[in-house]
Order: sequence, then C-alpha cells, then structure tokens
Amino acid sequence: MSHFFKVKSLEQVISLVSEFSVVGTEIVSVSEALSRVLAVDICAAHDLPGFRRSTMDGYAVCSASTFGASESTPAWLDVVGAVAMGGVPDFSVGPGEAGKIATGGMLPPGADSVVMVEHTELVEHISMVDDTGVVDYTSIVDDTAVVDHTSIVDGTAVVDHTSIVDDTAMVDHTSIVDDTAVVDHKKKPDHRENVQDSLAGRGSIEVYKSVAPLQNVIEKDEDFKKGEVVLHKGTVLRSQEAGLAAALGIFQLEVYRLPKVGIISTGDEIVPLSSPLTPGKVRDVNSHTLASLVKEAGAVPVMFGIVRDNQNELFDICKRAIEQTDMVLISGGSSVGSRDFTVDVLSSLDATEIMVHGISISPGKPTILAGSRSGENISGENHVKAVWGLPGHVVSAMVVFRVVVLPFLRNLRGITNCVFSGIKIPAKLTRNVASAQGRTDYIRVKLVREDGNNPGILAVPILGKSGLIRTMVMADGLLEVPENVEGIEKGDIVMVTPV
Ligand SMILES: Nc1nc2c(c(=O)[nH]1)N[C@H]1C(S)=C(S)[C@@H](COP(=O)(O)OP(=O)(O)OC[C@H]3O[C@@H](n4cnc5c(N)ncnc54)[C@H](O)[C@@H]3O)O[C@H]1N2
Ligand code: MOO
Repeated sequence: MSHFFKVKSLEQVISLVSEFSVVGTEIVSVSEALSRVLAVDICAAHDLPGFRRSTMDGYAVCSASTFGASESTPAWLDVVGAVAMGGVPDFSVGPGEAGKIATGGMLPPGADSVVMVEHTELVEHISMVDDTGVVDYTSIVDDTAVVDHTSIVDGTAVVDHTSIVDDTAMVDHTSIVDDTAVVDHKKKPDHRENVQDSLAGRGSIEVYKSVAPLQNVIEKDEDFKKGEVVLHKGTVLRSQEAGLAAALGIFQLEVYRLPKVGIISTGDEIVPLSSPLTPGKVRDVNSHTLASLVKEAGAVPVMFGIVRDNQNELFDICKRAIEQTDMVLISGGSSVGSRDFTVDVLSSLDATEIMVHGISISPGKPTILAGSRSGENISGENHVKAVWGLPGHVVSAMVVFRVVVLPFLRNLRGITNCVFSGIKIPAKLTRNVASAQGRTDYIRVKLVREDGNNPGILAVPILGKSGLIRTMVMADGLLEVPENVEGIEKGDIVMVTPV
C-alpha cells in the first residue's frame, strides 16, 4: 500500500546474495547425480589411470631405439612379447626390443612409448624349421595363456596341436592335413586369430617412423594424481563428472538437496486454468511460467495456488509457504496500489525483514525481496529464506526471475563453480534501442541468422508491453542495456542472454 519505492540498483540487490543460506545435503548415487551440486571436495584416492597405458595399437618400445628411423632407414627391433589386455606384462623391453601392445594395454617395464602398427612391418617369425621338418613354436599369448604347439610336418603332413589358450578354455587340435585336407578344430574361431596374432607378435619389426618419449602413451597419473582435489564443492555435476567419479570408483556423492520453491499468485482477477474465463478475469500465467523457470533452474516448484487481494489470506499462505519451502515467489501485488498487499504482509510476518522494494531495472521495478528467519524449515535446517514479491505483469515476472532471482536460487542450491551461468551470444542489433539513464533495461530480442555471405547472428528487438506474453514467446534472448548507457545503435554487436 501507499509505500513509495526505495529503488536499489541491480548490483546492490545481487550483493545481498551472501546473506542467504544454502540448503542441506544428502547422499545420492552417481547415476542420480546429474545436475546436482556437489557439497564436498572430492580427492583422487589413486593415480588415474594408475599405470602407463598405450593410446595406439602397435609396439611398446624404448623411444631411443627408434630415433632416426625412416622409410629408407628403418629401425630393426626384436619383438620379445605381447601384452595381454587387462593384464600385467611379464616381460620387459630393452633397447632394440619391442612388445606387441593394443590400445589401452599396460606398457611393459623399459618401454616409454608406442610405435603405431601402421608405421611398422613384421619381418620375421621365430620359428625353427629344420631339415626334418619339425616346427616348434612357444608363444606366450597372455599371462594366463600358454600356447604350446608341437607340430610335426612331414611327408604325410600330420599336424598335431595341443593348445591351452586360456585358463577356462582348453583347446585341443588334432588335425590331419593331407591331400584330402581333413581338419578337425575343437576351438572357438577367434582362438585361431589369437594364436596367429601371438605368433605374428614374435619376430622382428621394421619401424619406419621414430617416436618421442611418452608418444602414444598416457602416463600413470596423467589424468589425476593421487590426493589431488579432482572435483570442487559447489560444482554442478555433468556427465563428465559422473564419468570421473566412475573412473575413481566413487559410486555415491554428497550433494545439496533440491531446494523447494513455493509459488503464489495473487489478484482477484486471476483464475486457475480449470475455471471458465468470465469478463474481467485472466488466467493464471505466472504460476506456470515461474514453475517452469524454477524447474529449469534445478529446483522443485511447490504450488500454493491463487490468493485473492485479501491481506489475511495472503498472510496465511505466505506463512505456510515459508515454513514448507526454501524460497517463496509471490507474483502480483508488489507495486504501490491500494490492492498491493505483498509488502505489508511480508513486513507483518515474524522475523521477516523487507530488504528491497524497488530495483532500477525495466521491466521489473516493483520487485520486493524479504529475508525470513522464521525458524526451521521442514528439513530441520535453519535458513534465512528469500521471499520475493515479483511484479504481476507476465513478462516482468519472468525477466525478474532470470535477472534477479536466479543468482539467489543458484546460491541456495550451493552453486559456486559453474561458468555456464552467464553465457551470452554475440549478435548484431538490427535497429536503434533507446534506454533511460539510471536504470538497467532488458530488451527482448529474436535471434535470426544473417543470410548470404554473412554467417553472423542478428538480434531483432521485440517491442511490446510487459503484460504481453507474446513478446516472450517470440524472443530468443534478453539484451541488457546498462544503467549508464542511453541506448544502443543499429549495427552494434550486443551480447544476448538466451531465454
Ligand atoms: N502507480 C504505479 N502503478 C504501477 C507502477 C508504478 O510504478 N506506479 N508500476 C507498474 C509496473 S511497471 C508493474 S510491473 C506493475 C506491477 O504491479 P503488481 O506487481 O502490483 O501486479 P498487479 O497489479 O497485481 O498485476 C499487474 C498485471 O499483471 C497481471 N497479473 C498479475 N498476476 C498474474 C498472473 N498470475 N497471471 C497473469 N497475469 C497476472 C494483472 O492482472 C495485471 O494486469 O504495476 C504497474 N503499476
Ligand atoms: O516493471 Mo513493470 O515490470 O515495467 O512492467
């Protein structure tokens, strides 16, 4: 009622954020943690990845063995073993030697780099073929799998393989290879490849390209070092943070609980969507725009419905909303008209102090911020809660939410560490925009692509009163015209906040 605004600047209002509390915490599984806010620092319990890994298929080598290697003067290296995936190599690599390795495999001791397989050529197998035609291979496929072939190749071409490929799979080949080519393999088809692979891994290679130390290798602590703080309190968790937690074996995280935001619409003229629209009435738009904005901001809207222009009714609902939620948004009745009760009701509530009535922004000047210390909330946490009186005009309520309420809601969620909150899109303004000195203006703009040879983005101002939802529906963003600026000229590059 008959109060006059004591207008504060936007900066003055935003600086009050620190006077409000943050919600309590809870434990959630990593799979439920997306978009939640981390409540503690997380340290790496071990080095990541924990061992030196190859990033390529090829040969683990001492890089010095390849120095000077080229197509015309290749380096010649002996292949002394093959690394099994998921295992620990049981051989080491010295100068002039190489170990066959796949992407992700552990480098054998002595190797400091990996030559890509396409930069090598296999030139020799270790095989003893003598005059009597006895071929003897002993190939180590992995640390559990010893492949032992004893093959007698003679004029009758009897080939007898007895191979243990791994600890679960006994492979027994009895193959008579003769003119009729009777071949009996009791084995999985890929075992043959493994065996051939391992045989191919033994021998010598020519290397056509040198590698530098640590080339094609991830060091044992290259991702994160043991003891390092890998995630900071106040971080909004994204898919990559879930991946990091998984990599470190963390399956539960302490996060801030989701804040509840109470939403109240006021006004004798406002009717719910379910009611018929009789003359003089308008449907409740603000409850729905604000609930959507609250969800978009990572909180939970709690609807308290529509309150008539009645001080006692508004008092009761406000009191209940403050008790049951962490922040309250009241739209309508924030101005200085005879039916604008919000500021009086908030002043009359216990332990509630009006901190702001009027902000030098347009739209949104008649905004109220009260701080309520009225005891514990339902979760037993002691809060200074923000209670907002937002202007009733549909656009004003939305703009004030984005520009003013959002920083307080981010603080309530516990966010301290997120660069995305202020991302803006550069665009070229298509017409002059005037603005009054001494207030920050928010211009709704539509973003369109420039055509022809200009790949830029144009910002087309959407003109219209702040009671018209159409202007927000048409808009893609808000353009801020600062307090000390009189206007912006057509053709200027402006920064647009997406809405
Ligand atoms: N003498 C003055 N009058 C007004 C001033 C001023 O400085 N001096 N400021 C104007 C501005 S700017 C705004 S914004 C409004 C803010 O008024 P209130 O916050 O008191 O809001 P109401 O008067 O209740 O409603 C304004 C307008 O919005 C419609 N409305 C309200 N709630 C809803 C809803 N939930 N859904 C849809 N539409 C809603 C309401 O019907 C009115 O049309 O004050 C100006 N006056
Ligand atoms: O402040 Mo009103 O919100 O300009 O329309």
